[in-house]
Amino acid sequence: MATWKNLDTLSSYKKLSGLKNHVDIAAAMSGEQGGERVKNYSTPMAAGLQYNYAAKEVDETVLAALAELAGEAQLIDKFKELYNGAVINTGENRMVLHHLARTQLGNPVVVDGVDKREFYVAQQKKAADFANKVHAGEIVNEAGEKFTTVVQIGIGGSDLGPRALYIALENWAKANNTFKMEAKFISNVDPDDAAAVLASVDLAHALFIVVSKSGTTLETLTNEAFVKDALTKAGLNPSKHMLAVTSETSPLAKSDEYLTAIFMDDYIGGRYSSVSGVGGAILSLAFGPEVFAELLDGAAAEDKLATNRDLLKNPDMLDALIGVYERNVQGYPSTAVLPYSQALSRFPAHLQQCDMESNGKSVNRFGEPVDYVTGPVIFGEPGTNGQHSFYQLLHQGTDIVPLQFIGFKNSQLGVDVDIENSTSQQKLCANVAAQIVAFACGKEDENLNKNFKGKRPSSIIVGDKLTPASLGALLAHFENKIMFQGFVWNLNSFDQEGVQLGKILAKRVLAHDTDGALKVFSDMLNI
Ligand SMILES: O=P(O)(O)OC[C@H]1O[C@H](O)[C@H](O)[C@@H](O)[C@@H]1O
Repeated sequence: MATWKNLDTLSSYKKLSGLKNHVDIAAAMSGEQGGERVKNYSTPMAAGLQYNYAAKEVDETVLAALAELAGEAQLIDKFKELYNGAVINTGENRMVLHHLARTQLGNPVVVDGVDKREFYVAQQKKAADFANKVHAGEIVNEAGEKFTTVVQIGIGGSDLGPRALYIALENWAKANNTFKMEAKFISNVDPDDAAAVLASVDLAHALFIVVSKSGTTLETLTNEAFVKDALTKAGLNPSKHMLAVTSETSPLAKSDEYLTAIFMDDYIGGRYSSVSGVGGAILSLAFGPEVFAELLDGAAAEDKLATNRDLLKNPDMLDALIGVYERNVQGYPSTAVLPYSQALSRFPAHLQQCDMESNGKSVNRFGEPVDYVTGPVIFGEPGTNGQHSFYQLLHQGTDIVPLQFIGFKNSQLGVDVDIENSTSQQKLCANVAAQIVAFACGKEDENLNKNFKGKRPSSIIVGDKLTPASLGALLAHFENKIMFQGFVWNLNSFDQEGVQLGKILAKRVLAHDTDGALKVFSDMLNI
C-alpha cells in the first residue's frame, strides 16, 4: 500500500526546492545547443504524438530530482491502486474508474457482483446500437423520418468534454466520410442559450440527449423542461425525441419518458466522463461508434504509457512533475494551454474544468490544510488567434506563465492554399515554432518597451494530424497529468465541494429567503 504524505514532508521535494532558477532556458535554447535540446528532450506519447520539453526549465539535474520525487511520492503505486479499485476519492468515499471505460489496466474491479469494465463496455455498446439504429433509420421520428441533428443538454462535465471532442473531430469526420449527424449543445441556464439552439434546429428531426450524472442539476433539468415545452408546442411528443445518459441511481433513470437510457456510475467523475456514455452517445451519433472506439483506443494506449516507472518514458507523469516544479519551486501561478489547431478551440475550456475542479484545493485528502500552493489557473485559446490577443502579457508581463503548446504537421481537411511560397498550415506551424523560441530566448533591445527578457518556459505536443486516436491520447495525457499532480500535492482530485456554496445561496435567492447583501443584489437583479 502506498503512503499518502504532504509534499513538504518529502526529502526529495526539499532537494528539488534547492534547484530554483537552476536552468537558464534563454542560454540553453540558443544556438546549436538549443537544437540539440529540441532533439533530445522529447518522449513518445500514444498515437504518434511526441511530448517535447526542450523549452522547459529542466536539465539532467532537475530531471533526476523530479524522478526522485516521483519515486518517493510513489506516483506509479498510487496510479496502480487507483485503477485496481482503491477508494481514491476520499471525500466521497468512492473509487475512481474512468480508465476502465477505455481499458483494463489491472485486475478486474467487481462491485456488487458486477465487473466494472464489463459494465462500461456494455453501456458503450448500448450507445453504439442506438446510434446504428438511428443511422439506419430503424429509430425514427413519429412521422417515420430519420433524425438529422442531435442536441446534448448538460453542463460542466456533461458538456465541456463532449463538446470539445465533437468540435475537434467534426472536420476530420467530414474529410473521412464518417460524419453522420450534426451535433449541438445546450448548457447555460441563460434562456438565450436554449432558445438560440432550438431556433437553429429542425425540431421534428432532432434528437435530444439529456446528460446528467446526478440527474439533479438545476441548469440541465431546466433546459430539459425548456426543450420539452418547445417540442410539445410544435405538436411533437418529447418522449419520442429524447434519451438520457445518467447514473443508475439518479432520478432520471427512473423515468420512462426516454427512448433509451445509457448508464454511468459514481466511480467516473463528471469531468472525466467523456469516455463513458456522456461522450459516447453523442460522438457515436455524430460520427459513428467506430470513431468513438478509435478515440478510446488512443486514450488506452496513453494510459499504458502512464504506468511506466521510468519518468522519461512516461510523458504524463513527466509533464505533471515539470508542472509541480514550475508551481511550487519556480512559483508560477498559472498555465496556458495553446493548441495551434482550430479544431481544439474548446479543448482549453475542457481542461479548465478538468484541472481546476480537480486540483483547486487547499486541504489534503485527509481534510487537513496544506502549506504549499496547489493547482494553477488554467486558460487558453487556439493559436494563432491568441497571439493577436493576450500573448503581449505572456511575452512582456510581470508574471511568468508556463505554456503548453499543441501542434500538428497536417490539417484535418487538407484544403489549403499556397500564398507567398507557403501554405496556411505551414504558416500556422511556423508561428508555433517561432513562439517557443521567442518565449525562451527573448531579444535584447535598448528600448525597454521593445525588450524581450525571454526565459518563459513552454512544452509542445506534436502530432501528425488530429485524429480520433490522437485526440484520445491527448485527452488521457492531460487527465493523467492532473491525476499525478493531485498525488504529488496529496489532494483528493476527484470531488468538488467548492461548487456547492454558490448553489445553496442561489436556491435561497430563488426562494426569497435572503437578507443583507444577498437581498440587495436580488432586488438589483429583479429576482
Ligand atoms: O452531470 P451532472 O450531475 O448534471 O453534473 C454536472 C456538473 O455540475 C456540478 O456542479 C459539478 O461542478 C461538475 O463537476 C459536474 O460535471
